[in-house]
This record gives sequence, structure tokens and C-alpha cells, in this order.
Amino acid sequence: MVSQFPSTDLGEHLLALAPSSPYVDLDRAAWSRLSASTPLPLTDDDVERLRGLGDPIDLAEVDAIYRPLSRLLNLYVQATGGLHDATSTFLHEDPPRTPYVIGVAGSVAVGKSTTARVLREMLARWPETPRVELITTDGFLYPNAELERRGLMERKGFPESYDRRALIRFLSRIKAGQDEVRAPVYSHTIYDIVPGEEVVVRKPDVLVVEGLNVLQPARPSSVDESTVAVSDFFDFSIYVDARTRNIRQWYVERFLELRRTAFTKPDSYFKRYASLSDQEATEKALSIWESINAPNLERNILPTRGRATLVLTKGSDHAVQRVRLRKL
Ligand SMILES: Nc1ncnc2c1ncn2[C@@H]1O[C@H](COP(=O)(O)OP(=O)(O)O)[C@@H](O)[C@H]1O
Ligand SMILES: CC(C)(COP(=O)(O)O)[C@@H](O)C(=O)NCCC(=O)O
Repeated sequence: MVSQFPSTDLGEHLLALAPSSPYVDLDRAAWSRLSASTPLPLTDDDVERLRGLGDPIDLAEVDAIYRPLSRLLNLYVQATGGLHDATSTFLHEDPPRTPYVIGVAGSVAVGKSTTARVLREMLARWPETPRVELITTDGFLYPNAELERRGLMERKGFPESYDRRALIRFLSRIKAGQDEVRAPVYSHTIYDIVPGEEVVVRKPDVLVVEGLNVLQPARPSSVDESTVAVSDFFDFSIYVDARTRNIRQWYVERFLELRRTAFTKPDSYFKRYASLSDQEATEKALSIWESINAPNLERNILPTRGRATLVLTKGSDHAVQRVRLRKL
């Protein structure tokens, strides 16, 4: 049996257990030792398949960072099962368990999708949670026609560019335990919602919800549902963090790479950028970054970091250098 308390000497690596901080702050070495007896279920090929464009994640990173994280989440899922049993005892009824929901937040181009995909794969290898689904909040962006009508085309990814009521309705149905819950689908290629397409989520054990704004607080409003925040439906949340200048660099590098790949597709919204020179493409990427993604990061996304259960801080090479976990 895997010990719940592996004997590790965290000693000097516990950067802060300060009474003034709501977080336990661990450096990479201390964090990676926390799952000494947990097996690593992925292979090099799996990691290759899950890696996002521009993200150099490898098996060593999965071993050091995601193995402990999947162990922690497995413990939390089991503990939530205990809470469910307590509720059943109290109610004299045993309502079916609903999906355990994990939010993954962070800037454009920080690598949220890789984190979410690796987590999905790791969690699905635990016997308690074989069915793990992943959705991205871009499906809840208003279609471009509606964004244009609202004057928000230059604000794609800002909180107001999403149909928050639809997203909250979706999560509320998930947490109500409905058998099938549907979500619209966004395409990065056409840069718009795909008409008529949807994903169906069928009561998984775990649902990972990835998106820029998943930790936004509720907006004060007189409209009933919108006083609820998306994160009210989360059992756990992760903020993927890095220095803004590093993220900007990753955004530009990815844009240059997309120019050679996704932008060359005939239906790509960005196909006019496929023929740009390196310098022109860099300028274009920087201008999109500075006009849309950087202000969104500063004004809307970064301020939500403190609401996460766990913060993964990446260095300039994408490797996670520090992990902060909320004390309970
Ligand atoms: N214009 C684009 N064309 C095709 N794919 C894209 C484009 N922009 C982003 N992507 C892909 O969409 C996914 C999500 O990107 P993003 O929202 O920036 O989040 P993150 O980089 O944090 O995962 C990534 O896998 C990225 O490679
Ligand atoms: C689609 C996105 C808003 C991300 O949506 P998310 O799934 O995080 O809700 C983002 O990737 C995006 O396209 N932003 C617009 C600016 C740009 O093209 O970089």
C-alpha cells in the first residue's frame, strides 16, 4: 500500500510556512520529493502526444511536477468522497456522486492546455478516477458576430467576451449530476465558435475546466445567475504562472511556429499572416500581445492568482520552479 505520509526531509526546502501566508510554498526539489512512492504512469510517447506547441515538457518534468500533483489530487478526490459520505449520513440518503471539478487558469500562451492534458492523463490512471474529461472555456466565447455587435473583437478573452451565464449553467448542470451536459466548441483555426458543433460531457469522475478567466470573481449584478462565480463550482483550482516577459516571448515564438503550420490552412482566420517574414510576424504577434493579451493578463487574469488552490510558477524554460499550495 502506498503510504499517505512518505518520509521526506523537506527541511530547508519549505520556503514558507509563515503564519501570515495562506500558502505552503515549496521549491521544485521539495515538491518533487513529495510523491516518492507514487508510480509514474506515463511514457515519453504519452508526453510527446500531450505537449502543446512551444512547450518543451518532458517525462522528467512530468515526474518532478505532475506526479506529486496527481497524488495530491487523488488524495483530495478521496477526501471529497469522505465528505460525500458524511452528507449522505446526514441526509439519510445516498445521492450519486457528481464530477470532481478542477479549474486551470492562467495567461494566453502560458501552457494551460498542456498542464490540463497531462493532468487529465495522469488522473485517469488512478483507479478511483478512470473517467476524466477536459473542456476549455473558449467554447463559451460569444461568436465573432456577437463580439462585433458588442464592440468586443479587440477584447477576445476578456471576461466580458464570454457568455458567463451559459458557462455557469453548464457547470451547474455538471454539479447537479446530469447524465449529459453539452458545451459549444471554439476553433482556433476559424477563430470563432463552430456553428452546430458541441461537446457532450457524460458524468465523468473528474472534469478539468481550462481557461483564462475561470477564477474571475462574480460580477456584481442584479441578474440572478451571474452573481455566482465559475469557480464556485470548482473543487480545486490551479493557476499556471510565469513572468509576463517570458509569456510574451512564448506567445511570439508560438505565433512564428503557427505561421508555418496552422496559419497555412485554407480556412485559417490568420492565413494572411502565413506569408509574413520573421520580422513582420514578430511585430504582428507583439502588437496582438500588447493590445489584447497583456492588458487582459494584467487587468483580469493576474489579479485572480490568489484565489487558486495551487499556483505553479514556471521559469523561462517552462519548467516549474515553485509550487504554492493553499493551507486548509
Ligand atoms: N491561432 C491559433 N491557431 C491554432 N492554434 C492556436 C492558436 N492560438 C492558440 N492555439 C492553440 O490553442 C491552445 C490554447 O492556447 P492558449 O489559450 O494560449 O493557452 P495555453 O498556451 O495556456 O495553453 C494551445 O494548444 C495553442 O497552441
Ligand atoms: C481563445 C482564447 C480567448 C482563449 O480562450 P480560453 O479557452 O482560455 O477561454 C485565446 O487563445 C485567444 O485567441 N485570444 C485572442 C487574442 C489572440 O489571438 O491571441
